[in-house]
Amino acid sequence: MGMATDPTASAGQHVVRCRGLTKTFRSGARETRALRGLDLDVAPGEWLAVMGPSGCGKSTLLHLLGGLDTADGGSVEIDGDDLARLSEARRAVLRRARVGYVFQFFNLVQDMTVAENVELPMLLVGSGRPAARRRCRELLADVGLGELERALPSQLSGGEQQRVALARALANRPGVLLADEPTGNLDTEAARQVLGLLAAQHAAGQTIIMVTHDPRVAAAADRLLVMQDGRFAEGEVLSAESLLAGPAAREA
Ligand SMILES: Nc1ncnc2c1ncn2[C@@H]1O[C@H](COP(=O)(O)OP(=O)(O)OP(=O)(O)O)[C@@H](O)[C@H]1O
Repeated sequence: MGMATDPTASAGQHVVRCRGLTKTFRSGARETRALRGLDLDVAPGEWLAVMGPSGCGKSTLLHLLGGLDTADGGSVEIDGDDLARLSEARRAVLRRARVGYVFQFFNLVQDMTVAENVELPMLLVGSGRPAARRRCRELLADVGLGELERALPSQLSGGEQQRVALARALANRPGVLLADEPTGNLDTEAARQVLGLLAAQHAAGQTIIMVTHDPRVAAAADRLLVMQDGRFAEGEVLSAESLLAGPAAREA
């Protein structure tokens, strides 16, 4: 399988579109240019993997796409809406309903049950309790955790917690699912299960942007982009096979 590596390669309409995105963090005299004019297009239904060295700006990018932080310059559009032009109220709706977020360390609410965690984003956007209950049951069945809906997160394994986090992220049927190293804190078997669930979502048409350090995880995606110094590296053609073979084989 060959992978296109042009960050703006997809034609037609886009679920996500970034142009000239910049973000600089300042603490005292220290300045970190986390994003330096990044361009990106993601087509509906696409599964994009993002790799790159530690500190190259991967998490910062996902935070901006998810409305968890704001850019200094450039633009982010989700389904054609420029995030910088949204009111704070509409940005809150975007965070809660139009994007879904899965984090490396799950970030479940510890004193809420599994079901309460999954229902929360639906109740926050005004779904009625019966509808939230129904959808929660469906989502937990999809991730294979129907039996655990009354458990607390601390009673679950890491893999189970990440499956709950995935159900929660999908609750409001987001246009794009953002996953920041979703398998980074899991053992091999749990990682395989989470990757299988992402693949099932992809097969059902879900757009996914996934940051990972694991080439085997990246190889499951449709397209891989490599980030370097706050931008996508262009012109580097990577296939799934060469990715799995490692850097030495790629140079040969
Ligand atoms: N809130 C912040 N305040 C100051 N600097 C920050 C902040 N968030 C990120 N940075 C810096 O911005 C740069 C990009 O960070 P980011 O977390 O996006 O990288 P990353 O590619 O996700 O790294 P990793 O693979 O280690 O998670 C880093 O140098 C980081 O130290």
